[in-house]
Amino acid sequence: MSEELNAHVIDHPLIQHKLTLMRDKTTGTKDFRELLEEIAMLMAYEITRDFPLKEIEIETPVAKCKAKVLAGKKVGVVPILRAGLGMLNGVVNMIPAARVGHVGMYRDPKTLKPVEYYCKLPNDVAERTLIVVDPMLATGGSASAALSLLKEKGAKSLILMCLVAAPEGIRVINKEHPDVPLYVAAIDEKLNEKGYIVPGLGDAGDRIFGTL
Ligand SMILES: O=P(O)(O)OC[C@H]1O[C@H](OP(=O)(O)OP(=O)(O)O)[C@H](O)[C@@H]1O
Ligand SMILES: O=c1cc[nH]c(=O)[nH]1
Ligand SMILES: [Mg+2]
Repeated sequence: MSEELNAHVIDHPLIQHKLTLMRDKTTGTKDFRELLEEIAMLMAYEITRDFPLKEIEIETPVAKCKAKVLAGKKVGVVPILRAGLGMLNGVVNMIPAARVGHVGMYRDPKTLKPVEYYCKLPNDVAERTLIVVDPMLATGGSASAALSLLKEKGAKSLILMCLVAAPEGIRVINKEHPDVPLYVAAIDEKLNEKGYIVPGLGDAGDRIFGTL
């Protein structure tokens, strides 16, 4: 029996095309960064598709009318440092009023366990829907630890948005955070012995910031 991975795959052709360019090892830092921002914008457009609306009354230059505006919770965006920063502007371009929190997490290269080193959040996280962004979901350790930290700080409504995920990482999020909807642009094959996603795109942080 095939196992069910609970993730929304946003397979819009524009996203898939841009992701292929990002995967290519000959793509340099400038293009990699721009592509990630563009994809994040397109993904934000898709994940907000079901956000609730309400009707208000306005007056256009021509007539009074009822028109729709967003009705749900206010939004916060939380990039997981460093690589999550590469998705921040794309989301904020779509949701300009969003507050931004930062969670610093790096993965110990030997143990592959996440190490937290920074956390600064808006003071009203409990009243917001937080979109947590990180391009890579590998073992799932970093994203799971970030979600746990945000819950400890009072967050009640969370969405996780990643670019590329390994099945291992999706399983961890499904198990440890079944309440958190997960959106990805692609589910790759597996992790290699160093915990890198295969085929993946390499180290996202290093490719965004040119620290290879
Ligand atoms: O699912 P995991 O196995 O935890 O791996 C994924 C994490 O690894 C990368 O961060 P990295 O540790 O390279 O830090 P960086 O963003 O500073 O480069 C990536 O951006 C994720 O945060
Ligand atoms: O493939 C991977 C795995 C973890 N972090 C990355 O940046 N890439
Ligand atoms: Mg990295």
